[in-house]
Amino acid sequence: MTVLQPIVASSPLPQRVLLVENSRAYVQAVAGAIEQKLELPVMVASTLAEARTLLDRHEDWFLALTGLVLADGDRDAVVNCFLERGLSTIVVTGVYDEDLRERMLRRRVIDFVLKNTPGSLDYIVWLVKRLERNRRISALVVDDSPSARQHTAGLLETYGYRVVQAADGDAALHALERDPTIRLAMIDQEMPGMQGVEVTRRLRALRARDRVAVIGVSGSGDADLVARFLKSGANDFLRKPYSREEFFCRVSQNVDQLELIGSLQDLATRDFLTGLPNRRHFLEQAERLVPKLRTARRPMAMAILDIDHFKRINDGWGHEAGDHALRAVAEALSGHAREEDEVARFGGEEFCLLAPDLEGEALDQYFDSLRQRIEDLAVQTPGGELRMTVSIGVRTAAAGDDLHRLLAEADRRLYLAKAGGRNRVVASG
Ligand SMILES: Nc1nc2c(ncn2[C@@H]2O[C@H](COP(=O)(O)OP(=O)(O)OP(=O)(O)O)[C@@H](O)[C@H]2O)c(=O)[nH]1
Repeated sequence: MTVLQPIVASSPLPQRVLLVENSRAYVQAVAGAIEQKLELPVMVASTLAEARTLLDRHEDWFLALTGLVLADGDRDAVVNCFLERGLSTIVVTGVYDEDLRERMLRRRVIDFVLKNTPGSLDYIVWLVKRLERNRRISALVVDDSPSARQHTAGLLETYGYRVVQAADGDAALHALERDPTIRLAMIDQEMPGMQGVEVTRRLRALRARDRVAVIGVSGSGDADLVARFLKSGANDFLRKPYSREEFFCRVSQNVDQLELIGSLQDLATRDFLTGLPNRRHFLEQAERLVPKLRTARRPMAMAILDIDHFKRINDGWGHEAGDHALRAVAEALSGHAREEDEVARFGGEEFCLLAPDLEGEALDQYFDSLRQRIEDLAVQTPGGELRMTVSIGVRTAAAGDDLHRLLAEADRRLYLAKAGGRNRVVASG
């Protein structure tokens, strides 16, 4: 099955946000925005003592957002309380003091946000969302200098990224081939052997711009270097020495853009209601897959599956319950499909499945157990438990079958399954 899902970490990541703030109005605004827009649980403390109690009571902490002036502590004492526990910390304060701000940022506080400035609430929500997502992204740091590499890696880790380090171009390309979760590469130019521009060029041959963002890095004064990086496929460039804030802005902007491309691709290839690949995407994949399987002389089956009397479900249970039913069928279909299958919502209440390497009894069993799986579904709706059946038409590819014929024949057999009484699979005739 085509993998369109974002990469998901194997164990659940901590989600809980601690908001330490004594202004009730501000608590409401920030906690409300984080809970509603990001769906992260927020716990609120107005003193350091309360914050400590909460931290001791729960384990799954992701982030602390804290003011600097509390009844039982201020400034460094507040920040220490969270940093000492290794908790990612953002300072949100009305106190503007440049020295304090610099000191906090040096201490690995993620950011120092001035509250009550225009756009600060939106910025906080964006920042928390970025940090939350960063935890599922691996960043590759390529630099031959261990200290420079460690410095960049440390910054990326502060912002939540998982970091993979490489001391030269070959190791970088090798790491990229092995690890599909790498979505960002920071590549230094000055390295013995393969230089950064060349690493970038070769990396692009392995991963397109919609998969990995590349940021070239150099301390050289060479005026042409930026253009050489960009022409070789880099998305951006950072000149050393850079400030921590510039680093974070450029990295975040590039990762944001990558995600935007991903969501646009999703919109174009995925069915909005069920999350399954849509008809267009299915046809594009099948156009490639069918001739490939035929050349390899591998058997393949095309199935079209249609929910029985779906109009009655809509009319009797309401359109929303109908949507629930469609999602449940989509889930059952995805759960049933094997890695090598292609599935899609073809439109309306019709789904499609292209399954290689199935013949004879195995094929009959495969589709009948899918039919049964859907018959066994009990969809919970506000109006009660909804049950349904499907009819399935299956065409096993014969010599000379192209995609068009496979679909037409599967559709004809679907019609036979409906005419024969529904809730059945027709794979011949
Ligand atoms: N809830 C919901 N209904 C949809 C959606 N897309 C199409 N439909 C409905 O699906 C129904 C399809 O009904 P028909 O094609 O007449 O067939 P049927 O009732 O499924 O009956 P048979 O296929 O003959 O068993 C129509 O009522 C459409 O409005 C959708 O996204 N959500």
